[in-house]
Amino acid sequence: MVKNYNTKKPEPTIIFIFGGSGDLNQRKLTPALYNLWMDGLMPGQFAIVGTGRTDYSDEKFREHLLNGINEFSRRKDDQNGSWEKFAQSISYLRMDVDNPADYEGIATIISNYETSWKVSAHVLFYLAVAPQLVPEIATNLNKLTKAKDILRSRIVVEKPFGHDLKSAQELNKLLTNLFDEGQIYRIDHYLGKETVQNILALRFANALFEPIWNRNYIDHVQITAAETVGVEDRGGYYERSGALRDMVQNHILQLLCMVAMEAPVSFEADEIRNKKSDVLNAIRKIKKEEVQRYAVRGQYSSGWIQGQQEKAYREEKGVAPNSNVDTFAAVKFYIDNWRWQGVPFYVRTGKYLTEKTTLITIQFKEAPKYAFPPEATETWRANRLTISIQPEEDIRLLFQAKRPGQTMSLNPVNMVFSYADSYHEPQPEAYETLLLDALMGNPTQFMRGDQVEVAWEVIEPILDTWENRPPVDFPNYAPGTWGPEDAEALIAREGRNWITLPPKRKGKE
Ligand SMILES: NC(=O)C1=CN([C@@H]2O[C@H](COP(=O)(O)OP(=O)(O)OC[C@H]3O[C@@H](n4cnc5c(N)ncnc54)[C@H](OP(=O)(O)O)[C@@H]3O)[C@@H](O)[C@H]2O)C=CC1
Ligand SMILES: O=C1O[C@H](COP(=O)(O)O)[C@@H](O)[C@H](O)[C@H]1O
Repeated sequence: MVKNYNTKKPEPTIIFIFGGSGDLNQRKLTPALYNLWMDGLMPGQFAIVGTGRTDYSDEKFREHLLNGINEFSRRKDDQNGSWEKFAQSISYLRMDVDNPADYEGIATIISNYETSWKVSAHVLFYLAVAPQLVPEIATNLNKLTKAKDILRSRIVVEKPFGHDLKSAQELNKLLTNLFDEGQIYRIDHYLGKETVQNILALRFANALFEPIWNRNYIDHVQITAAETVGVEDRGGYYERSGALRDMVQNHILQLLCMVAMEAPVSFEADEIRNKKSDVLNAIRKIKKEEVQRYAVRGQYSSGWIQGQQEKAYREEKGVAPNSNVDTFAAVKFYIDNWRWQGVPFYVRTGKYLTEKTTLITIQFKEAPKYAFPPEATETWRANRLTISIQPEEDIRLLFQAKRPGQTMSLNPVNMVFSYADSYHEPQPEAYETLLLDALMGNPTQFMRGDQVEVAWEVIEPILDTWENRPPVDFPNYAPGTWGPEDAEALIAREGRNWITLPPKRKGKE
């Protein structure tokens, strides 16, 4: 569906946030809703109800959320009464999701708002809870919506969607038995990032790139999603996850789809999702015996990063002292289709790496004949398009240029599109975009059930192999580095190297 929300507002909606007392709501969801409201994009009539077992009064709950606004939101409390006005629509429902009787409270709240608004409201259930709670909540919500004739409901399910292929299939089966696929919004917040959405504009609103966007001109593609933080206080969660599950199965494979998909014929949700599914289905399944050649895992030791001494992963709270969980993963994928045959896609992600950066690099092939004298060039590394997703937000085309002067001296230069230079209006955060989509009933940038399952299929051979063959060398990288040496070897043995920083920050290449 084409997005044009300039003139249209979402219908009156009651938003229930399961996990209302949790970190995600304080850090991302309420700030996103607040910013949508400040931008005049929330429904004319809306209510936000946080749920949890914590004993909050409405007042205390609002205070807790205001702290989140002041710490994490792009807009802080303006001290002009905006927050107070917005917060009038926020309340808290204390409930245990495992207790069916507690769901009655939801029905009462809906009925009260509908009576007061004199409309039949849409209801958005946002499940910001651990994945093991999702089946219980979904089952109870289904009973509730049927019993109380709540017709217009949508359910947003946070990641991780399942723990492996089998559990994702089971969860999909359960959810699609309880709700129509059109009501289910499986969120991947990377898809809400402006710079990610812009990949479609770059590729399909310009005729310039498409003719060379294929195996004839592209040598390889790289995707790096590096973080400078460790697992923070999420050791318990991470022990069941690891970098491959936490980042590759979802965010990185979605980025790969944006780079590799065929041109959609429309922006209808299913058209975009079909094109992405085609990519996921074409990714070569790595055989278990090949995993060592295609994938590298790492785990951080103790060490120094950004002037701070940090614990090893195995010393983090909630982590087993002999844990074999990966905090770094690098994989080489191939996409076996007409466009991408033979082009490697190298991806990597990790905690406590040298810098926070998410970068996509399209490395084009070298010029077929280089007639310039060897002394003319400092480096051959040009012919490159770099899409910086975050924190830099730009697109750079690196190409060879002649340095002014009487000698033929070449060096790579950049043609740059920078968001900050081109646009001065503030950018919405990913969760703002996706929450607005969910309120408007637009699932385009959410994952369909089949996509999630194929993504699990893609990584499962690696997961299985890693789980069955414990690493001998963990921990194998220090904080502040780019991960284990084997990750360098994965790409270096093919005569390539990881591209780290956009040249702007490094100076001239
Ligand atoms: N935090 C983040 O930055 C991100 C989180 N996510 C995902 O979002 C989800 C939530 O994460 P996060 O907010 O960090 O987790 P938290 O542990 O901070 O919050 C968990 C929430 O679940 C509630 N909860 C747990 N058990 C029950 C129960 N029996 N009945 C009612 N409520 C219950 C807790 O409420 P209470 O304690 O009051 O009972 C709390 O509000 C996870 O799936 C996570 O993977 C995804 C991306 C980023
Ligand atoms: O989903 C997750 O993403 C974050 C990284 O998100 P970003 O928007 O800051 O790049 C990651 O830290 C976390 O482990 C993972 O669960």
